[in-house]
Amino acid sequence: MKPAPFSIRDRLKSFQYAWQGIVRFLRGDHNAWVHAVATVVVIILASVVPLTKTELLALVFAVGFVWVAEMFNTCIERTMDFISTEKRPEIGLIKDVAAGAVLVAAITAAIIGGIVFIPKLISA
Ligand SMILES: Nc1ncnc2c1ncn2[C@@H]1O[C@H](COP(=O)(O)OP(=O)(O)OP(=O)(O)O)[C@@H](O)[C@H]1O
Repeated sequence: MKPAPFSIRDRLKSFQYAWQGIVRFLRGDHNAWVHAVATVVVIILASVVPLTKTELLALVFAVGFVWVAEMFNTCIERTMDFISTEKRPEIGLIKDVAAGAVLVAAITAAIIGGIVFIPKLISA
């Protein structure tokens, strides 16, 4: 199939759909609210504790990493629920692995946050 010609209007529409996806995720996913609280805590700490550019980059990356993991997890959960509402061990496995990925991301972010903030808060 021949790809459609490049169109700025279509690219802007895609951006609009993606933005809509973020808004729908924030409105509809309770885990998003937990991440929002954690993100606000990181922003508050980052604005009161002096940070190097590298530390700031590590924190931004860690926070984004968790949000991306949670959004993909939500997509996988919703896809599974759409495919079948029956209890199936295969679906349970897929959902648990996807949730496990979020946990890995969250633990990684917590370790990064601990490495950056704990020494500074102790010496403050
Ligand atoms: N259709 C299914 N078949 C088998 N096991 C399922 C199914 N749906 C969910 N489970 C399992 O039940 C448990 C809870 O699933 P659920 O989707 O409610 O997770 P949750 O993290 O509590 O959801 P949410 O992110 O919406 O709060 C998980 O172990 C999951 O793997």
